[in-house]
Amino acid sequence: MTVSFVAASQLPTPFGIFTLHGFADEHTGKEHVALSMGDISSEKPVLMRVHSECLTGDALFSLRCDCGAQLQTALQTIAENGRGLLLYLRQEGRGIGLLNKIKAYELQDGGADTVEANERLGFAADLRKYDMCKAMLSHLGVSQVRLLTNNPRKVQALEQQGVEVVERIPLQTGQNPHNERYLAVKAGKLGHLFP
Ligand SMILES: Nc1nc2c(ncn2[C@@H]2O[C@H](COP(=O)(O)OP(=O)(O)OP(=O)(O)O)[C@@H](O)[C@H]2O)c(=O)[nH]1
Ligand SMILES: [Zn+2]
Repeated sequence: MTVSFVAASQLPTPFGIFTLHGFADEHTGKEHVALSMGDISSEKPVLMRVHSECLTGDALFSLRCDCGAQLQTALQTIAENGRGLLLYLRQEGRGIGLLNKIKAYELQDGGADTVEANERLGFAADLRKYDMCKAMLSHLGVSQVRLLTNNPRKVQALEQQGVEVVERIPLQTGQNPHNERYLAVKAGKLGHLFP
């Protein structure tokens, strides 16, 4: 795993001005980014979101999932806190890629749930990896985090790499009539924690 820092710039957003850090993942050829606000390299644990790419939800306003709302709420929460970090990982469709995700959506339109659709296409339910996070966090000087997620597997994956997750903060937002089944499958089959 080789992930190298390439460049950083300011990124003004409706929530505040972040710093955008760009990383090249030489193993996969993917380009990941981190958005930081405030002094994240000081000792205090950093409020952090690890967000996996979802073009449809993050950029195209899709209501099939909760990704767009989670991205917005995470950036807003970090900005309100005045200090924090969002890692935006380019692993679209839980790692199967955009076109395969559209194939999975087609199967879901025919009745399959998100896990069944992946399996029918020959993929495991979730192919994501989080090993690039360690290199990104080392570059940014972050070793302890308060993680915004409902996914306990994300907590485990970070801890396995030596990132200390001192707290898991639920990130429940964006429920709507179109994603009821999607959220139910996350809770029922993928282990997400919804109170
Ligand atoms: N294969 C597949 N991927 C999906 C589908 N819907 C959303 N995704 C992808 O799922 C990823 C987001 O993962 P989620 O399972 O929603 O949430 P999470 O990141 O595990 O957990 P949280 O931190 O609680 O949000 C993004 O990469 C989306 O592109 C789907 O129906 N099929
Ligand atoms: Zn999504």
